[in-house]
Amino acid sequence: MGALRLDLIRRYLRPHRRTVLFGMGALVVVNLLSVSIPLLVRRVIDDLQDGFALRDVLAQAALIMALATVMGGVRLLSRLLVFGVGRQVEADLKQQIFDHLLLQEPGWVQSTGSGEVISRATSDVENVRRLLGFAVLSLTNTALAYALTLPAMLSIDPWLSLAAVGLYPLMLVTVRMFGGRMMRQQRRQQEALAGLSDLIQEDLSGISAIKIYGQEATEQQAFAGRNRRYRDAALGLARTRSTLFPLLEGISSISLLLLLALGSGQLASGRLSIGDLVALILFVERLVFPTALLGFTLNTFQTGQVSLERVQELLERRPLVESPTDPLPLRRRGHGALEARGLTVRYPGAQRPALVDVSFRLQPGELVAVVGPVGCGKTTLARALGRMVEVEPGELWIDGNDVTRLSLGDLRRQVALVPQEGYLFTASLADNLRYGDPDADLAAVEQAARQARLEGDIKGFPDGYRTLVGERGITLSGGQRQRTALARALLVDAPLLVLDDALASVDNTTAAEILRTIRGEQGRTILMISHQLSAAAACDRVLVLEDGRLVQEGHHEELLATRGTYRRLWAREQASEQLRAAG
Ligand SMILES: Nc1ncnc2c1ncn2[C@@H]1O[C@H](COP(=O)(O)OP(=O)(O)OP(=O)(O)O)[C@@H](O)[C@H]1O
Repeated sequence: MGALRLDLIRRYLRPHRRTVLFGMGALVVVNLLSVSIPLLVRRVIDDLQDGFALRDVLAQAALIMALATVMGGVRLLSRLLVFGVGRQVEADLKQQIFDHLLLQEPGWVQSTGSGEVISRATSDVENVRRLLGFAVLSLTNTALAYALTLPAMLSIDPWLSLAAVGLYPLMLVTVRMFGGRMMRQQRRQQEALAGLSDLIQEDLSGISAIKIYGQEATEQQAFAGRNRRYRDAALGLARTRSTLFPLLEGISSISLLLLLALGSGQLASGRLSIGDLVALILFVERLVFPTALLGFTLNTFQTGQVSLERVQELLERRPLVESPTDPLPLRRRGHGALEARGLTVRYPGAQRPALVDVSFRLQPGELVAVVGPVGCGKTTLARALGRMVEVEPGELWIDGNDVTRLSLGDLRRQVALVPQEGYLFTASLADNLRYGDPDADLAAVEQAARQARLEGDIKGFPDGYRTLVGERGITLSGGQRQRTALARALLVDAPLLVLDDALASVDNTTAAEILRTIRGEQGRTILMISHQLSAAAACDRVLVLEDGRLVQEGHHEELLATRGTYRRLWAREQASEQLRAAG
C-alpha cells in the first residue's frame, strides 16, 4: 500500500467537516449507550438476586428499551450523515471529472481510451466514496467500540476479559486473508460481467457483419466463453464468502464458550456475579462486528487509496490546449483572413512532426483547396486551425490575431470545423443542427439546412425536423450525415469554414452547388480539404501538402502545367476514374 494520502482525504472531507463531526459525535453517543446498556442489565440481574420487585424490574426494562431505541436512532443518524458525505463527495467528484474531461483535447481522450477514463470516473470514484463513507465510519466506530468497551470489561474482570477477546486478533487476520481474495474475486466478477455486456453491445452493433460473414457460431462460442468466466467468478466469490462467514462465527463462538467455561468457575468461587458474567457476554458479542468489519475496512482503505491516486491523476492532467489567461478581446465577427507562418505541429510522442514549416495566406472570401497523398497532414492542418492540437505562438493568425492569444471560445466562433464524420447526438434533427447555437430559431435552422442541400431529405423523414437521429434514432446515409454536419457548422456563421473532406459522400454536382451557395451568401473564407482533385479544380487556389510540407501552391491549371506532386496525383486520379468507367 502506498503512503496514505491523508492530504487528499482531508481535502475531500473539508467542505463537509461539520457533517462529518456531527456523524462522529453521534457515533460517540451510540458507543456510550451501547456500553451503558450491558452495565444496566448487569445491575438488574444482580438486584434480582436480592429479591424480585416487579415494578423495579419493569422500570429498568423500560429504561433499557428506551436507551436501546435512542441508540438505534442515533446510529441511523450517524450512518446517514457519514454515508451521505461519501455520496456527496462521489457526486461532486463525478461532476468535477466530467467538467475536466470536457477541457481535454480530443487526441488525449482517444489515446487514453474511453474505457480507462470511464473506469476512473465510475469504479474508482465509487472506491473513494467507500473510503470516505464506509471506511471512515467503520474505523471510527471500531476505535470507539474498543476504547469504551474494553475498559468496562477490564473493570469487571481483567483476566476473563482478556481470555474472551484473546481470539479476536485471529478474526481480524482471517478477514484480512479472505477479504483480499474476496476483493480480487469481486473485481474479476465485475470484469467478467463488463466483458459480457461489451460483447452483447458489440455484436448488436455489428449484427450485419456477423450475418454477412456467417459468424453466428463463432460469436456464440465467444459468448459461451465469457459466460463461463462470469459464472466461475461468481461461484468463486460465493465459495469464499461461505467459508469466511462460518469461520468468523466459529471464532466468536469459541470466545463465548471460553468466557462461559472460565466465567462459571469464577461464579462458583463467588468472584463474579451473574450480572457480571451476563454483562461480559454482552460486551464480547458487541465487539464481534466491529472487529470483523475492521478487516474489511483495511481492505477498503487499500483500494480506496489506489483509487484516490488514480482519480487525482486524472484531475491533475492539464489539457495540452488551453485558453490564454489574458485573451485578446474579440467583439465582432472577423473577415476570415488566415495566415500560417512556419506552422509546425507534432503529436505528443510522435517521431516526426505531422506538419513542417507550412506557410500560406488566405484572403477573406477565398475558396482554397488542400490536397495531398494519404497521411500528408491535411486533417492535422484542419485540427490546428481550431486548436484541437497544440499550435506554437506566432505560427497561425486569423484576421491578424495570433490564434494562441484568443480564448478558445472566441477562436472556435471564428473557425467552423466540419469533420468527415460529423457526430450525431441522440436528439431531434433540429437540435443536432443547432448544436453550436442552441438558441437559433427554426427559421435559422431551416436556412442552414437549405444551404447544405438537406431540406429535401428532411421532408422525407417521418417527423421532419423533429425526427430523432443518433444512436437511438433513425440512421442517416453517409451523405445526409455529412450535410447535417455542414448545416450545423453553417448555423454558427463563422467567417472561416474548414471542410475536412466533409463533402466526400456528396455527389459532385450537389457539392459544387453547396459550395457556390455558402461562399456567396455570407462572405466566408473556405478551406476545403479534399481527396478528390476534381473538386479542387473548381477552387480559387490549391495548396498541395506532402509529408507534412507545403510543396506546391496555385490554381489547378497552373499546377497541372508544372511537374510535381499535384500533376502526379491528378494523373493517378484520372487513371483510376478511367478504370472505374471501363470496369
Ligand atoms: N492523434 C495522432 N497522434 C499521433 N499521430 C497522428 C495523430 N493523428 C494523425 N497522426 C499522424 O500525423 C500524420 C498526418 O495525419 P493526418 O491525419 O493529418 O493526414 P491526412 O493527410 O489527413 O490523412 P488522410 O488523407 O488519410 O485523411 C500521419 O502520419 C498520422 O499518422
